[in-house]
Amino acid sequence: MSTTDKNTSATATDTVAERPPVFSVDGLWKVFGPKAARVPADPDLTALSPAELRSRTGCTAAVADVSFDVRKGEVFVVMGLSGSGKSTLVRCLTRLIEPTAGSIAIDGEDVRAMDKSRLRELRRHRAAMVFQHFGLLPHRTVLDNVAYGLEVQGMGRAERRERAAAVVAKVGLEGLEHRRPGQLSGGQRQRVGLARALAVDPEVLLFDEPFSALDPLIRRDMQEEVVRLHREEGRTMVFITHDLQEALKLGDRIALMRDGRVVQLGTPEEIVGSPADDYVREFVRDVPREQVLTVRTAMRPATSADEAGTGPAIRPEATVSEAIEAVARAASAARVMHEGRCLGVVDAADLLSVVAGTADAPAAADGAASAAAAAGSRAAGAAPVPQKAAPATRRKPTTPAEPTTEEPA
Ligand SMILES: Nc1ncnc2c1ncn2[C@@H]1O[C@H](COP(=O)(O)OP(=O)(O)OP(=O)(O)O)[C@@H](O)[C@H]1O
Repeated sequence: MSTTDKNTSATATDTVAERPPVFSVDGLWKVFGPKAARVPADPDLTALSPAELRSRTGCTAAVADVSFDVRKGEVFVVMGLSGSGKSTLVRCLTRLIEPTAGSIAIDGEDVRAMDKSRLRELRRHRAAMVFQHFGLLPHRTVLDNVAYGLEVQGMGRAERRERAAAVVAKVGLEGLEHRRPGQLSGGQRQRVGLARALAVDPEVLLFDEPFSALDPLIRRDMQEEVVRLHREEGRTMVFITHDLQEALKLGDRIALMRDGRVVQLGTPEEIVGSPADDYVREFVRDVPREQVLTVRTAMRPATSADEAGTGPAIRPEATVSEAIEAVARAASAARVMHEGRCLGVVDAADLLSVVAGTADAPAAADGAASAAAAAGSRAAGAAPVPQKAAPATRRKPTTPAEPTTEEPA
């Protein structure tokens, strides 16, 4: 199912929550330093702050008791400031870094029990990494760089070049196949890195801050490329970033890390609308709420049959910003419609209260999930996407709020 389909119906949204996990992470720790293994096992040590732990033991808990699932077809973003543990966490998924404690499964298979050859197969075929510093081979052409992973897999020359050419076209590099990396711009090189990962057709793409070295315009281009690829292919992606805007734009769900722990795990709407604590609140303070929160946050029951039967129709996934436009155009309240049914209405005052931050938080259930996630519990990591949380509002077409008779555009 494409992301567009995913966003157009609440039923489809529910299906995402019900999809099987690709990665399942439970109680994961990575501790650097002497006798690291004693740290996760000792409650006295796990209770210490990072600074206390360092001074008492000389150890750093880069990942501390983290649990979550990455579901099939979602873009799972790991966000946090520098040093919060993002790279360590994502490298643990394929054991590029050996975890200290906890469990990791891919499609139910225990990653920590894999032997060398199984691990190689995991990294080559199942979970391909796109690195920040492209890692391209300078003396090879674009085509041969992209074909490299297939070569390593043992695919014949003609077949791998054919496959590579198709992927090169997919990422918009047609015509540049015979250049070498030194003859490309930074953005083009990043596309080669992306194409190389895609060429092996992995189940999951892992992105380690791939765009942070790019200038803002090229960066936006690449973000749109990721959204497009995801929409077209529905491939599962884990994306590391320290950039909140990028996280909100790309993520179906975001795990926000601080000092090795996940302080909140939720949809962009949950993170912006119901921050789990003061740290998260501060983090999202400057986000334009109306561009992230959906009308579900603002809607209320219709007060009369008249109100339920007239006014422009908007989708439940429409952003508050889109609804403001519809309400302003029609000079009346708008109806939130799903499959011909009016779920509720929003008027100017309802919408303004969201912008002002005086509306209720998206949902109690979301808050509970967030709080549990903050506590690092398994239940939170595995919590289904609440119905209210429309993932990926960012990917909607921008004309959702045209007045219509029954069904929103
Ligand atoms: N090999 C190592 N030995 C000791 N400490 C390490 C090692 N690698 C990472 N750390 C520490 O673990 C913590 C998490 O680092 P990590 O690189 O995972 O953070 P990050 O969020 O990815 O940061 P950035 O955004 O700067 O890449 C940091 O305190 C870091 O200093």
